[in-house]
Amino acid sequence: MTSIEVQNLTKEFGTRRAVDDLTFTVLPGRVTGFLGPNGAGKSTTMRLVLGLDRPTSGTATIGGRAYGGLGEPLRHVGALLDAQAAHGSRTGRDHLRTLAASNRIPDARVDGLLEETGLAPVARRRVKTYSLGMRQRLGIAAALLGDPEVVMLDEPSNGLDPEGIIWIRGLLRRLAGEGRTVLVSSHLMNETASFADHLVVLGRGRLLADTPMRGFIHARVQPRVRIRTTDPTTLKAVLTEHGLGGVEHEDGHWTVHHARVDDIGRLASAAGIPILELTAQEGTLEQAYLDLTATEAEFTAQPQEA
Ligand SMILES: Nc1ncnc2c1ncn2[C@@H]1O[C@H](COP(=O)(O)OP(=O)(O)OP(=O)(O)O)[C@@H](O)[C@H]1O
Repeated sequence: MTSIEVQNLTKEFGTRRAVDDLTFTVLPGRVTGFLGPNGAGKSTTMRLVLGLDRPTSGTATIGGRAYGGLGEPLRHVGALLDAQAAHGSRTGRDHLRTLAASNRIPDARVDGLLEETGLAPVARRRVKTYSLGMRQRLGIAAALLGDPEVVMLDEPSNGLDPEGIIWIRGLLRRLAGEGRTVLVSSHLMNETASFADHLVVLGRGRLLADTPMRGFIHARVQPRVRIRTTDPTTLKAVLTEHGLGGVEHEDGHWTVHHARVDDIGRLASAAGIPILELTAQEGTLEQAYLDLTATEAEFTAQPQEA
């Protein structure tokens, strides 16, 4: 199967280095989430992989070949970069048929994809009348037209309704399950956590992480325990006695940081503390991501003056 290989890739726009000596490989059979703050270089990297920009140095290849060297590229790589790219005066169906014709893809595939992406009812309307979500679906249909082994989508959930977001999650999982190489950029951490197996994270054009998603979260977010009791005084004393930091919240529940639920359960039981609620709190991708990028964000919010 086909990987995306990025090797010592650098792209400068004038004096600005958008991509800085980047090396990573996107492997088949899994969904790789492509993360990073605004301006980190994600879109530029995708454009370089697609041959839409020339690297200043280094290489970006697909299965060992430059995009420009792939015959009938839609059959190898499907990409959604800019949902506004379709010609507004064409109908959605004609847009796909034109793309199909130039890559010797049968028309029947167009109608199948219009169904699959939920666009069949609006297929004969002009693209300029489409909503953002409809354009997004059209871009995804175009990306899948050639049944490609490699799929790259820049912010695919953008503008999609809740049903569309669930649909794209299932689609990405299916594409990876079929052994395809799937690279998806997003700013939506909950979304990314719902479909990604692996993460590539950029900051200021550099590689910050290239790691399985679960490991990324576990390495950065300490486990916490949520607990509620009718006897907070004893709970506090027991936590203090064992050197554990507990934080009481307004609604009466406590968070115990750097703690495992089994340990807190045993301590509470031994001290005879009545428990109303006891839960392990999993770290989220958002917490892990913010931890990593806190020092990297190009545009961090400035503290407001009082
Ligand atoms: N054509 C261009 N000319 C000059 N600078 C550019 C050009 N394209 C991108 N840049 C700059 O390169 C840097 C990386 O931009 P890029 O769009 O790749 O980031 P990104 O990670 O996709 O950001 P976002 O999450 O906001 O989409 C930014 O500083 C951007 O201003």
